[in-house]
Amino acid sequence: MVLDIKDVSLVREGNWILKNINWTINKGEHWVLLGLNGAGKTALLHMLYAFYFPTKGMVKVLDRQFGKDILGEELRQKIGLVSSTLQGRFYESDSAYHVVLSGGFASIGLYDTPTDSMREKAQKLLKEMGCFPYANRSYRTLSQGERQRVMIARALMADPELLILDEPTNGLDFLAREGLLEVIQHVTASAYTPTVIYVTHHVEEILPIFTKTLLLKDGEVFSSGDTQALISEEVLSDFFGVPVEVIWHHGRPSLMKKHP
Ligand SMILES: Nc1ncnc2c1ncn2[C@@H]1O[C@H](COP(=O)(O)OP(=O)(O)OP(=O)(O)O)[C@@H](O)[C@H]1O
Repeated sequence: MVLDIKDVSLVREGNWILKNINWTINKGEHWVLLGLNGAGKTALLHMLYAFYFPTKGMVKVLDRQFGKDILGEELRQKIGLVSSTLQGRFYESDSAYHVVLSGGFASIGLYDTPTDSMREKAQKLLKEMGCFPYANRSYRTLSQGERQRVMIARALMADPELLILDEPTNGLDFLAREGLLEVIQHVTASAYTPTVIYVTHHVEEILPIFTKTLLLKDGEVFSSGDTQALISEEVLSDFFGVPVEVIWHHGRPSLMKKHP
């Protein structure tokens, strides 16, 4: 099992920001975590990444139970996290290639000498993610869409067992978003891909590979299960609290507010 969360609640500064969360992820499943602003997505991710400890309930990530097993760094090395909070930490002089290589050491910056096989792997990932043309450019000069591709390649360098993509299309225009989603669909479908959790506000970003969805609302699980069943007019109208129309096209949903 990749993730097993039972009756988990979290208090921060006197507020219950997660309430009675239950979530199980089995190997081979790819999940979307969908919620509006303030739903508690980041808080839940921080818990999976062992930054937060649950106030109540049981959290088991990659067979390590919080409170019982040693956590922190050891667990984080098995989780690839792609999040905008990481981006600002890279140095001006780091090339995209160096950023990817540093993922093999789980470091920000390259302090150790990469082996030949690490270099080969980094180049392969850069090619797969479509980053090869700008591999030697400074990371800081890349566009947001280019940076996100580099960050995913970096996360895959360490062969994570779980890959978390936290709102990876933030700040991207339509073409950059669709380009990134194409790459994510391609990479996620490959044999060596770990379990992926894709966190988003946008129903339109649910790719066919994400066959499971968890809807998070006001710190609680609104519903979870098969994407096809959950991403429906009935469920989402209830979830958003306004009548919506869902249109599926080539395995991807789009959402529109219904007008009376
Ligand atoms: N450390 C904290 N102390 C107090 N309240 C917090 C803390 N962290 C988060 N919250 C509150 O918990 C709620 C959930 O926040 P969280 O950032 O997890 O939501 P989110 O779903 O990630 O939202 P967004 O999509 O806008 O990033 C919010 O109301 C937020 O203000």
